[in-house]
Amino acid sequence: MTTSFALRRATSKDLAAMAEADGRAFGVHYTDSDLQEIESVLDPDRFWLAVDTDDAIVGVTGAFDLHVTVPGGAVLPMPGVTWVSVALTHRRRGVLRALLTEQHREFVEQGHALCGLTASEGAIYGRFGYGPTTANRSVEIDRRRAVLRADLPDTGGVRQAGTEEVRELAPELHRRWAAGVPGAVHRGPAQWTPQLADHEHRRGGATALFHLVHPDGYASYRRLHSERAAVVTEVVATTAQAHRELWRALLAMDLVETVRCRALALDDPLPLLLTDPRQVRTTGLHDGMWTRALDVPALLSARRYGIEIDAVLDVGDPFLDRGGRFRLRGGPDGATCEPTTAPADVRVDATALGPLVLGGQRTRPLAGAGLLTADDPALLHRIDLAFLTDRLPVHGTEF
Ligand SMILES: CC(=O)SCCNC(=O)CCNC(=O)[C@H](O)C(C)(C)COP(=O)(O)OP(=O)(O)OC[C@H]1O[C@@H](n2cnc3c(N)ncnc32)[C@H](O)[C@@H]1OP(=O)(O)O
Repeated sequence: MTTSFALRRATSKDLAAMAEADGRAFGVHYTDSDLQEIESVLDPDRFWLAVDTDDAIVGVTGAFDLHVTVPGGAVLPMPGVTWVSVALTHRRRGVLRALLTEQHREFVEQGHALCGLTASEGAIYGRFGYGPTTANRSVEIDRRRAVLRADLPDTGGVRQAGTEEVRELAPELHRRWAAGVPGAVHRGPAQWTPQLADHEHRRGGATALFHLVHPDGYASYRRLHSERAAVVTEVVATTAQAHRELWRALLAMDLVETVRCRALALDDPLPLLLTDPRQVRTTGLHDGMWTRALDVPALLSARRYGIEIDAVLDVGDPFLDRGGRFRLRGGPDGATCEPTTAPADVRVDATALGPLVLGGQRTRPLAGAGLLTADDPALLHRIDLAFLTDRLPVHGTEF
């Protein structure tokens, strides 16, 4: 079946209809106050619409103006693709592909090195060159049996704080945290507003947020009385001490049997703080942020590398045709990357490049999946060591 639709940029007049389209796709009825918030955080200039012959919306894609930290500490602008939906009546007729083609053409024109998204389903975005880059696990902790090791000094410094105080303190703490974490998405007003608005329909039957603050971090949680549980929504700590003391406080909640957290990094030290690491029980694993390279030389030269590396990468990018051969010369102090006609040492699929650059995938699984190949195993090992990061990337903010 052919369907005619046209693409156009959104305007502020489209916001209510866009919200309706989004609500239908995700099963949400937005209230008037939701709409007011949407108007305050969405920039319609960054949205593309597919419209039918009556100018009714049949597809939407947008982008937040985000920034992300890459290994070594550089912070790059990163469009965060969001609000993607196509009307039930127009699915599987190429509307999404047309919208993403236009949107990504514009990202390239704007000179971005990479873009990112958090995906509703895992099968959608690989074909557009995105690969899963950060991962989280859901954990459940039997609070009464989770005891911090006796040799860890209780250095205190944690106190409870109300939302208004957290509104003041958290952005600076989050900035400090994001500066040191690969993959961290820096929050602007468009991310803080919904975060602290704490809408009832996003609480899953639990209370509004409670907060703990420390000079070097903060944590937020809810109580779910029906299950005698506490649900930790985030722990942001810029030092090991803040991380430990925030968790000490979170695990001190009498009347709570279970502490849950949906977004624990896979290398979070929490289990190792406990006398019994097994008390941090994994109940789910999820991909977090997906990324794709838009400008390979700009992206590869922005990060630092664990060891000196000199290699020619051949990047395959059927969706955007931003691939080709590039010579990377990098090390702990900096890197250059330029197009070259020299023969390739390594072939990399576009879906592997974003995850590799941000430290979210190592070469062995990528090679095992046929997404990265090198004729010389010793070079593959050097590439692994060069791209390895001292901690796994964490995006930290859904968008
Ligand atoms: C970043 C975010 O916002 S994530 C949110 C994504 N949105 C949703 O999940 C809302 C509900 N779903 C939808 O609105 C739609 O199904 C969409 C947006 C996912 C897909 O829109 P469509 O217009 O149907 O996609 P389109 O026809 O352009 O398909 C492009 C390709 O993706 C494939 N595809 C599309 N959706 C899916 C899916 N959910 N699962 C697997 N493959 C998919 C199509 O088969 C097609 O493959 P091809 O290129 O090999 O032919």
